[in-house]
Amino acid sequence: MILDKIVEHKKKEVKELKAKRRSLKEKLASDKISLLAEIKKASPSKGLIQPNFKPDVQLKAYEKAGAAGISVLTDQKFFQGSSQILKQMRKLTELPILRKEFIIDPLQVYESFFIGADVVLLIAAILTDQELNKFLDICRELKLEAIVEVHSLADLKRVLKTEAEIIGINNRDLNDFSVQLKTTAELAAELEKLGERDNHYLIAESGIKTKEDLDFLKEIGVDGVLIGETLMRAESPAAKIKELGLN
Ligand SMILES: O=P(O)(O)OC[C@@H](O)[C@@H](O)c1c[nH]c2ccccc12
Repeated sequence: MILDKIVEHKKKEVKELKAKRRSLKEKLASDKISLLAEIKKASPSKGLIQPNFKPDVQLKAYEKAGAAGISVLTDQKFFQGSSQILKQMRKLTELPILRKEFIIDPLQVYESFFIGADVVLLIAAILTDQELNKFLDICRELKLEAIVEVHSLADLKRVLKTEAEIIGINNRDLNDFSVQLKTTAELAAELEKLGERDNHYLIAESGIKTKEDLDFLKEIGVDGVLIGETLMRAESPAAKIKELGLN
């Protein structure tokens, strides 16, 4: 396959990059809730979120406030993101970086690796079982970590048949953008019931805004939270992180 040939051709670069990969799993293994802080200018549900978008300033605030990792939107059409922003962030931080993108082609997994991501998002609902398995294989080969995103019990059951180690529960329904934190509670309970909680890391994603939300999620026992809009809108992201009790 052509992609294998490219990787072969870039062997030295691949080896160097692999050796430098930063681990999100290591952070998720800690006792406290890990914060994945997101850099995003706009979204399809909210339009422009931050007109005064300064990714480098945002990153430094996240870093200083103790974020465990950074999520960077690279999708241009809906989020006004770019690979360029991720590359820029890579130069500025040693925290693990999640590439937030609608990954539907193996090429995008390789691309994520070469632009400097440590973690990719694989959304179960837009991938077949075969694609999911294949993309997870590529991740393993490149020492990339993957957050496999679920929103329903059907998604979760499919994902549990794969080698996925980090499960992201998206509280947002990507069909109508409605957000319910209880999605995390329900699916975490299912995970427990199926006896699969202990061998997975769990991240709650989307719609997290207040200290009460965090208390709710703490009760459920998630390992991490992914927060975007609340931090992008905050006058001081660092103060907001503190307020949420995440530093
Ligand atoms: O801004 P919020 O509500 O805190 O959400 C962050 C993150 O969960 C969200 O950006 C997200 C989760 N899964 C996605 C998939 C594609 C694009 C975006 C996302």
